[in-house]
Amino acid sequence: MTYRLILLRHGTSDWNAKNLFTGWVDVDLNAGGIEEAQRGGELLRDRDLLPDVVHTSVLRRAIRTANIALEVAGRQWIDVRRSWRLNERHYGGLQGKDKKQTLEELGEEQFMLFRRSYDTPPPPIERGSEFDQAGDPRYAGLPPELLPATECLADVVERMLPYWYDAIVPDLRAGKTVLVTAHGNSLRALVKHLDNLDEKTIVGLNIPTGVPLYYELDENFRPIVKGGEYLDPDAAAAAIEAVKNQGR
Ligand SMILES: O=C(O)[C@H](O)COP(=O)(O)O
Repeated sequence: MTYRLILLRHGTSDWNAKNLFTGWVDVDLNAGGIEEAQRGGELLRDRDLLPDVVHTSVLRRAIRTANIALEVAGRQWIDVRRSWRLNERHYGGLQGKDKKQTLEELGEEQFMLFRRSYDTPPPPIERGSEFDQAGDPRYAGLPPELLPATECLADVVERMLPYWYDAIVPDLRAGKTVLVTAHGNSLRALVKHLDNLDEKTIVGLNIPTGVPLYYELDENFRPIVKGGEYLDPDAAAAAIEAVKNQGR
């Protein structure tokens, strides 16, 4: 028995286009992101990888990407589950800041430490400041100690994995084709787990916007092909370069 899992990072957002750190700020897709989501749906349809259930974060760029892709694939009727545990990494005090300007201010080493190191979080966001999520009704049910003020990737792995085991794996085990529509860093956390990547290797891994990544998993929910398969490898390579070059 093997299992079918598809990971899809949301299409480009307004703030990706403006080169701003986004994190938990609830920014919408831009026109390019809508097109990416449509293309993502076409790829699923054309490869006959039709999801039975979709898991998304609670952020609109992921929700809309899932809705658009599923509509194109004719699967808008499937079961939906959402969790804050699939949200983008909380970018702390960098949320809302310009990536290029931040690179200039901090220098390459510190900028990349905050952006890609496994265990160095950016400084925490000030509670009540413009891009803080305290008071956002979608997190009202969260115990306050779980609402992050900043996160490094290790923190994302820690808060994402319970959702993987408790919500996604049971759907896979039931034989469903599962679509997870989430974010650059929450998907990096999941890929780190799936491919069993060490803390150094994950630093160099970027997830492209809008290109479905298909994993066939074995009986232990581990990839049969490490790294999975991008359904459009050329588009994935181009989008990975674009992510790498943010801030430059
Ligand atoms: O939150 C953000 O700014 C992006 O979604 C991910 O950004 P990164 O590639 O700079 O980590």
